[in-house]
Amino acid sequence: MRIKKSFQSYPWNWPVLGMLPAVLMRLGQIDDIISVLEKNNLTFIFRGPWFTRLHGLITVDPANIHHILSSNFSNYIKGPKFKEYFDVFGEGIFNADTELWKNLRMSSQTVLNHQGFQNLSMSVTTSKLKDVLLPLFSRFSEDGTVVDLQDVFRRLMFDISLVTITGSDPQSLSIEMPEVEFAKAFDNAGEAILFRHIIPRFLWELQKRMGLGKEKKLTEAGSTFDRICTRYIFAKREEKRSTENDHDHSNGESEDLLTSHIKLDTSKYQLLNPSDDKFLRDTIVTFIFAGRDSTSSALTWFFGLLSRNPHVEAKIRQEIKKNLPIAGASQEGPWPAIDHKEFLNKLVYLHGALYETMRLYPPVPFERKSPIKSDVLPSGHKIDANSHVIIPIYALGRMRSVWGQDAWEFKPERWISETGGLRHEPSSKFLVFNSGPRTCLGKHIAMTAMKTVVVEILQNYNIKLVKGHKIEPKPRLILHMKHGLRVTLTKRGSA
Ligand code: HEM
Repeated sequence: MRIKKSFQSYPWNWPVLGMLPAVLMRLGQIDDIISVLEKNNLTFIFRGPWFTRLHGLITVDPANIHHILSSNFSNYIKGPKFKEYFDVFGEGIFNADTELWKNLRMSSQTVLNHQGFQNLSMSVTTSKLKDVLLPLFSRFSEDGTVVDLQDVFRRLMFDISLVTITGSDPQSLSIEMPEVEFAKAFDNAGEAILFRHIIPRFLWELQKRMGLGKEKKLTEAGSTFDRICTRYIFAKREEKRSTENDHDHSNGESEDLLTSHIKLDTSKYQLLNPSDDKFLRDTIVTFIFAGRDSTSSALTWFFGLLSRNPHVEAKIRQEIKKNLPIAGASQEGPWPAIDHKEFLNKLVYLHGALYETMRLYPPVPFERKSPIKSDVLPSGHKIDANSHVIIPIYALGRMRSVWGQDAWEFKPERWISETGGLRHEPSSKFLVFNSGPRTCLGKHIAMTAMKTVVVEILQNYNIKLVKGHKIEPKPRLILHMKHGLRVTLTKRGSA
């Protein structure tokens, strides 16, 4: 009864299609949408009033998803509307389509796969853990302080992202937990973009013109991005000039993303212009947006789920203990990079637990596309040109017809194959890192960072959820926890 009432009472005819993603993230609604999707063979069409010509389709059917994101990829773009909503990120890869996207994709792939970047990412993550997070935890555990792990992980990932992207450390994770202007600008931008999805377009456009409300904050965030990125870019160009005469410092051992972009080989990427500060500014903000909150969201949900599933935590600890390269090595660290990588590769159960976390709580909760030409999907549904396709990733992970009757249960074992390895699931079913040519470029970096963080924390601390603390999702562009994740810490061995 409840399902029917709340679902049908929703104004599906409201002529503001942009609001749909926000609806899809509202948990009361999403539960209803999940059951409607199950009843409608995983796909349904929605229509706006005739005068709006706005309509589209919601699907969690893996065959449709494969068609949209892979086999008929060139027909499904993000489209001009997406770019308008996310305009503060400029011409970065998230907003780009067609030829510009291809250039950005190829160059970003080269930079992220570069050994120098991977080394930097690994060394920054380990040193942030050893030098900042663990000492901080030690202090919190001694004082019995209640810690919001969501805040801690957001700060940790902001600092790691910024160092690997620009070479500068904002030190937002420290005992003072300072408010950092640059980080705050990302929060304000995210809030305003979400708001754009919720209120009618003419309203936010009016607010933007008049400099009011969230639009005012978004404009200010854009100016903060411009100002701070200009500083980083200037410093990096200076650094490059001063080292050019000595010898090549960037010998491949360790290189941040901004340096690599300043040095891009333009003969390979003709639409990109590394001498243009705007190109570099858009690259910096896009990559911070891509890496910071997605990874911290997954870590937060992971520890949230562990607090309710002590048997999973015990199994992860056991796996870590069994595979440690040298007994006690993690206490001493840092390990040689190769050993560390091999060690992490052996943590199959932990990998499964992280995947299982993101299946239930995908950091990016929905995907949307717009077809250039009309098309017929494998399910038989017709989709018009310039309409909208929405794929609620959060709902996809909970569909019983896709994942089985136990779809709502947290079961890392689901990811373990008969031979003890990681079970492969097609990305059209496990869409957490997207699928097809636009698959997330940071997947391996994120998985490595998350495993490293989890190992360090579980090796050294016991974490206890504060009594009565409620764990609930919060509808945002990234799936946060509404009330944070409030815990206390006890040093292992000292309890
Ligand atoms: C748990 C962590 C992460 C998750 C769940 C995640 C998820 C995703 C998803 C769903 C997309 C597609 C978004 C869209 O279609 O608009 C995406 C794209 C992307 N991600 Fe990630 N991401 C994560 C971490 C990272 C990190 C750490 C980086 C960078 C180091 C990164 C870089 C990118 C880039 C550059 C794209 C754009 C790809 C393209 O459009 O071709 N991601 N990611």
